[in-house]
Amino acid sequence: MAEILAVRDLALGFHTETGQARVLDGVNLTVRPGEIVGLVGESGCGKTTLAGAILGTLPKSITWVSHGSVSLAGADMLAGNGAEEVRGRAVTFIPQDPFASFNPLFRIGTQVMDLMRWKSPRRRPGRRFYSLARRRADRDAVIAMLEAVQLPQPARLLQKYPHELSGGQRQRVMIALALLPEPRLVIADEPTTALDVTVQAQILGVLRRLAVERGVAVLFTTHDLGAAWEICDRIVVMYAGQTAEIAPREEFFTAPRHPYTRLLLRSLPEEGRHPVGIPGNVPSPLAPPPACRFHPRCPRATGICRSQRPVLGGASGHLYACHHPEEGLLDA
Ligand SMILES: Nc1ncnc2c1ncn2[C@@H]1O[C@H](COP(=O)(O)OP(=O)(O)OP(=O)(O)O)[C@@H](O)[C@H]1O
Repeated sequence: MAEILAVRDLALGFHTETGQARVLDGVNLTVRPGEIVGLVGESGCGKTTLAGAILGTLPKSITWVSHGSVSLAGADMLAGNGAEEVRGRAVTFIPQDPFASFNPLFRIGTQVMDLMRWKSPRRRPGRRFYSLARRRADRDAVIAMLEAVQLPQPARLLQKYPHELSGGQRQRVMIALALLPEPRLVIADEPTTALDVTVQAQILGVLRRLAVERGVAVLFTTHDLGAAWEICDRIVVMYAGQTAEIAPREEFFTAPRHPYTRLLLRSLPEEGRHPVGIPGNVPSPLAPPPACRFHPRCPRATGICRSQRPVLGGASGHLYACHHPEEGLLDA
């Protein structure tokens, strides 16, 4: 099926007081309808910046795009033509901390209906008037969606204030809010890290089921490879602003090819094995290493890794950018 999101060779950065931060350096990824793609990598690898580029929320005054494209539902999100229409309707966002997204002074219902006024799929472009008929239809859709995310007694829940909901309930409301505009793509930024493990698994399960049922694509950024295992179809690994590897879920966990992916997986705590940390740190985008940005930390690096950027290649949907890819099963 044709992809709904395509990021091609995207390179961008920020003007800072201390120089040019070259944050994304040739990022590639695609997401198809109904597919859940995980975006993983250590802190500082550029996941949030990439999400901002797709959502069109990077600070315009300091952002520069060197090359590449972001195409979402046919709109060029970098050029701005059609991007406004797409933002908030064709693409929505589930934040890490749902509490910060609610105004504590208003009931959940007031805030949800306020969102529906502008983002409802029943809204006609240019119409400011919120008719009673549309309000009723939107409220019915809200109740049905709260039921779909398995929140009991949704009408009563709408009467509550944000502090009267548990963390898990608030995150379920956020999933409902993200799906109500009937988007094509949802970007979920570590949506369950603030929750305990059992609640996390239930909420990821709800997100996955609804996305698949409704054909909504999900780009899921996370540090938590366990969560990626729970819900993703494919996983994209980023390192220092470069796409290191793209693999179907099973292959990602059993036979990754990029040395960085292997080190990431070996750094996970696992029964019967000591986790091995990755030596060194993610480089500053103010002075990134040339060619393959991972080479200073890579156990397999040779001269070519320092002088020539590896291209993303491979077969059958398993791609990696490495001059010396690993062979065989992980820990075999
Ligand atoms: N507005 C900005 N100005 C300058 N540098 C920035 C700006 N935003 C991000 N960066 C830098 O870009 C790099 C990538 O940051 P980003 O937040 O995208 O990474 P991340 O992978 O999402 O990290 P985390 O997992 O911690 O959220 C970091 O080195 C960060 O300091």
